[in-house]
Amino acid sequence: MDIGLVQVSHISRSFGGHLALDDISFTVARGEILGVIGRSGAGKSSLLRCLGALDRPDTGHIMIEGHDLTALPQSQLIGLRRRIGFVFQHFNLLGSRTVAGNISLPLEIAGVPRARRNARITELLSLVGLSDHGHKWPAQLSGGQKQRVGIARALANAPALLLCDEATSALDPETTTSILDLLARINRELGLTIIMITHEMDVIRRIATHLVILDHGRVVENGPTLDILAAGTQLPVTQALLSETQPRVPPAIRARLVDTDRPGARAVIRLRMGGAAADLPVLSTLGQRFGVDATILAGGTSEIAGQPFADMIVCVGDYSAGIHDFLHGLDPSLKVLGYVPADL
Ligand SMILES: Nc1ncnc2c1ncn2[C@@H]1O[C@H](COP(=O)(O)OP(=O)(O)OP(=O)(O)O)[C@@H](O)[C@H]1O
Repeated sequence: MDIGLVQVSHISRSFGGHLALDDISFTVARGEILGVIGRSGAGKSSLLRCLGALDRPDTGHIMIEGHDLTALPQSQLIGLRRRIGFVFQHFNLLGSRTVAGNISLPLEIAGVPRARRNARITELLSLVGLSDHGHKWPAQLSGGQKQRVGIARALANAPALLLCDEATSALDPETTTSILDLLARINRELGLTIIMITHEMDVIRRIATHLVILDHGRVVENGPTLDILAAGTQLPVTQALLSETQPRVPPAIRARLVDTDRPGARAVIRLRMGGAAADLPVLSTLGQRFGVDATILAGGTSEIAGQPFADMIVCVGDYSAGIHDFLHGLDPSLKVLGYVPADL
């Protein structure tokens, strides 16, 4: 049984009496992309520093590839740190070195001979799509290209784990997409385990297979991203984090929404479906099977970590118990938000 590449058991860390990390436990299996999200001050950076062996928790253990980060003497931590690659929000490239020189640095520190270094740099430049840029200086690159160099540098010593600290927060939306696509491809092709710290739910939705939500230094949700996002039992903090990426009832409809059903009224329903149910043609099935009109008011089908996920507000005429049972079978967390007159 794979006990996980990373095992975090009951770690706590306080600063001047303030508990930044409060009894945190979770496991990351090989090949997962774990997204760690939380509001400002939730403890994300404190956790990342402990995971990267840049800080030690006061109590608890962090096992990486079976080695206890919290118990190793400083001298042995250096070797273990080479198994961990870091990708930073602001890239942290050395302006005095070329792109190739930046990627070379961790290889030089690890004592890799020049010929092997050069071969590895060529390989990494190709992997991140910068084959023609090795001779350039960081100042000549765009933000997205700088982050590609940051990723190549982090991968130089073939780490077992990649830690990304708000890796796309300094980038525009289009560049963010290309960097997330690159990280997803590296995860797929190299089987590399990635932990991403972010405050953006959109980043989580796009690539995180698993999710940890932190609040006031505690883990409040932990599991497969799709399960947490599709669940009907989300905590207020989860709902608040999700609200930025969730469909909303259009204002004109919201203004006419009432709590009780009336003859001829249409039901406004929130539907969330993951997996196979997300691919079903729900609206046309409602038409064919029940002979009712159904339209999407907001949202639709997208993907979460490569799996289909439907999140939408729909309007259904003549909402009967039979229709409710049918939809409830697809989405047990279904919510009837209210009713609007049929002319809307
Ligand atoms: N070195 C430190 N000294 C004192 N307090 C600290 C230190 N590091 C973190 N804290 C405190 O611990 C708590 C968690 O901080 P942390 O930076 O880990 O949160 P975060 O989720 O990364 O926040 P942000 O998204 O704003 O970066 C905060 O209350 C912070 O003020």
